[in-house]
Amino acid sequence: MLSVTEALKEVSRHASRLTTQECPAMEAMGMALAEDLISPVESPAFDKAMMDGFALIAADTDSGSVNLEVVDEITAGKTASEAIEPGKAARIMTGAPMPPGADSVVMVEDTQIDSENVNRVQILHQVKQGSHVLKQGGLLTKGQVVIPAGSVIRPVEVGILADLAGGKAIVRRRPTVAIISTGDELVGPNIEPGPGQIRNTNGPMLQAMATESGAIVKQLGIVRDNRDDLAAAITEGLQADVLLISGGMSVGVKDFGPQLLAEQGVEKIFHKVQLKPGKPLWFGQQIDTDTPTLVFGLPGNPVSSLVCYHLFVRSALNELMGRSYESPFVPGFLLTRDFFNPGNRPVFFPAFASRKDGGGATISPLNWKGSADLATLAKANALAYFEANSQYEAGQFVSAVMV
Ligand SMILES: Nc1nc2c(c(=O)[nH]1)N[C@H]1C(S)=C(S)[C@@H](COP(=O)(O)OP(=O)(O)OC[C@H]3O[C@@H](n4cnc5c(N)ncnc54)[C@H](O)[C@@H]3O)O[C@H]1N2
Ligand code: MOO
Repeated sequence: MLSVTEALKEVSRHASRLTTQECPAMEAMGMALAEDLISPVESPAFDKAMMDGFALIAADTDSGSVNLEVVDEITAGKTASEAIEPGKAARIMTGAPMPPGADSVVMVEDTQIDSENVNRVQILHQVKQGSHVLKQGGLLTKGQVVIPAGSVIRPVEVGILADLAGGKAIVRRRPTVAIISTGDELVGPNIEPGPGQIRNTNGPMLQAMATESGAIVKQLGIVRDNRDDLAAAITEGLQADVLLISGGMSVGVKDFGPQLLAEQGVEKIFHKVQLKPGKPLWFGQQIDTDTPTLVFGLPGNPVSSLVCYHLFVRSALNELMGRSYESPFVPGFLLTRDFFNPGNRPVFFPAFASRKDGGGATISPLNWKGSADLATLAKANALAYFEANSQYEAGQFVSAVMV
C-alpha cells in the first residue's frame, strides 16, 4: 500500500498541464498564470512627486530656511510648463511629474506662503536631495518578471495585469470535472429516505469543492449499483479531464467500479493508500487517447471522500491548471490537547486551527466520530496529521491540511 507522499507523487506524475488561453484578468481569478508576466515598460514612467508641496533644487536650501519664487503649478496628469532654475520652485501635487531641473519635493506642511506675495514660498527647513521623489523606473524596470508563471491570480494580480497587460491574462484552461455518486442506497436532497436509504451528500459536496478549486463541473448524479448504468455514466464521465466516482471502491459485492473502468481503457495506477480516513482511494488514468482523463474512485464515506479530495484531487487540479506546487501540509500548529492515534494508518483528524493575536497557530482535534461523521466537519477548518501508533502531548507541534 502506498504512503500518502508516494500516492501524491503518482498523482502529480500523471497530471499534465492543460492548454493555455488568453482571457480577461477578472475571469482568471483563482487560476494560475501560464507564462511569466514581464513588464513591457519601466515604472513609474517619469520622476514622480510623492507628496503635495513644492518641487525645488535641494541645494537651494543648504543654508536652511529660504524664500523661493513659485513659477508653476503641476497637478497629477499634467506636465511642467517650465524648468526649475536656482531660486525657483513649482507647486506640485502627489503623482505629478517632476519639472525638469528640480530634484526634490518639500511637503506643504514644511513651507509657508508669503502673505504679501502668493508667488513666493518660504521653505522652513533644509531639504534632503531626492526627498519625496520616486525616480523613473524606481518600481519596475523594463523586462523585469513581475508575476512568475504558476502564480495564482488574486485581486492584486488583476490590478497589475490592468497596468501592464491590457487587463488580460494567459492562463491554462479550467479543467472539467465529472462527478458520479454510486450507490443503491442514495437519494437526492428532496426525497425522503426510505428504509436503509441515505441522502447523497458526496455528490453536491464534491461539486462544491471542485468549483471552489476553479474547475467546471459536470454533475452526473446518482448512479445505481448495476453494470449498465455505471458503464454508461463512466463513458460520459471520461469526456472530462477528471472523473470523480464516489463509493463502490472497496471490496463489497457490488464494488465493480475498477473492473468497469478497466473495460473502458482506464488503467489502475494505485488502489489503497496508507491513510485514515480514505484508505480505499483508487486512482487511474485513461490510456490510448489524446485527452487522458484522470479517474479518482473516492471512498463512499463522506469524510473519507473529503479527505481524499483535499489531499489528492485538489493537487491534481492544481497540476492541470499549472499552479506552482505547494505541499498540502502546513507545518507548525501547536497541539492544544494530548492525542493518541492507536491505528496502524496515519490519520488526518478533523480539527480547528486558530491564530490568536500575538500568539502562534494552535490546533484542537475535534470530537469526531469517524468517516461517516460529516457534521463535525462543519466545525473544522483543518485536518491535523498524526502518525500511526503514536502518542502526542499538548504543546507539541503538528502539521495540518487546511480544508
Ligand atoms: N472488508 C472491508 N470493508 C471495508 C473496507 C475494507 O478495507 N475492508 N474499507 C472500509 C473503508 S476504510 C471505507 S472508507 C469504506 C469505503 O467503501 P466504498 O468506497 O466501497 O463505499 P461504499 O461501500 O459505497 O460506501 C461506504 C459508506 O459511505 C456511504 N456513502 C456512499 N456514497 C455516499 C454518498 N454519495 N453520500 C453519502 N454517503 C455515501 C455508504 O452508504 C456507506 O455507508 O469501506 C469500508 N469497508
Ligand atoms: O478510510 Mo475509511 O475512509 O477509514 O473510513
